[in-house]
Amino acid sequence: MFNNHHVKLAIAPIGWTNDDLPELGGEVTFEQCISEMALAGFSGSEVGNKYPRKTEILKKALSLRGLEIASAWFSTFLTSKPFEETAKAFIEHRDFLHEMGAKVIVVSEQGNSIQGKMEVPLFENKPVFTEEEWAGLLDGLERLGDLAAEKNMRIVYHHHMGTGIQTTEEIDRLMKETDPEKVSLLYDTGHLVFSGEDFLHVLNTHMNRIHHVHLKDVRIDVANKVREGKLSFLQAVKDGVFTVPGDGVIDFKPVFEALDAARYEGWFVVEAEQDPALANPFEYALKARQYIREISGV
Ligand SMILES: O=C1C[C@@H](O)[C@H](O)[C@@H](O)C1=O
Ligand SMILES: [Co+2]
Repeated sequence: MFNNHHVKLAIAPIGWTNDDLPELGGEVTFEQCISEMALAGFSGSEVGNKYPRKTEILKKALSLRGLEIASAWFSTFLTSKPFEETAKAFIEHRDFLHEMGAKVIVVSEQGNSIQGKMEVPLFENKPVFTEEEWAGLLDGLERLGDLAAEKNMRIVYHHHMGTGIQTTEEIDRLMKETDPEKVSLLYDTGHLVFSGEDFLHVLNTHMNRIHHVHLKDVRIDVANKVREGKLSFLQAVKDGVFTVPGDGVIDFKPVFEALDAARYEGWFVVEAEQDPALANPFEYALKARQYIREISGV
């Protein structure tokens, strides 16, 4: 698979040190994290909370290990704050990523999001945008897309549990009502399966909009427990709802086959936040690397 089209494999630092739950992996250093990524056979990374923000320092540390920056998360507040506030922070983030050589910027709307709220049950409380909020989101994303284009970059929208863009219907509307030239999609297997969506249907429906892929697997017994026990997103993560590809219920073979057939080009990012004290991040990185090689040749 993936002959003659350019794909690269990265891993996110979130399995070593978790930005949403900084106590997970608090003791793990930046150097340990990126050294283990390289040793496990990855060629890229996203940006975590321990990464130096000075581009020369970050570039040197990564290039010593043969790593590149694939992208980094950016929280938008287009439904809850004036556009200018999001735009100002976005431009700084865009310029940092551009300097690091990334081509895509991960964005996710956090207006009314419950993803960071430890005590708020996930399935009962996700926000549902009003028409006014939809209008602010759609317009704001296109304007961020224009700002990204100034640097020859794209925004890739991250659908996410506990936010206003989580379900198939919400993703469909977002894609239908934004300009494909300005707003692309990040496809995250783990969030779709946790939400109960048909992940292959979403992939095939929006294939031509997908310009970044997060490979996340799901422990379905934990997902069911979270739904039934009315737990929050952060409790789910602590309890191990996510794991690396090859360790959960998702069959990634059809995902790779469909992306290969569509001649997808860009990054695949293994992203499996779980407690590093329970799931050794280096061991799980190796496990993911081997599984992906076996089923896709990447
Ligand atoms: O891409 C992601 C970034 C994280 O901060 C987030 O919570 C995680 O679930 C994810 O998919
Ligand atoms: Co993700």
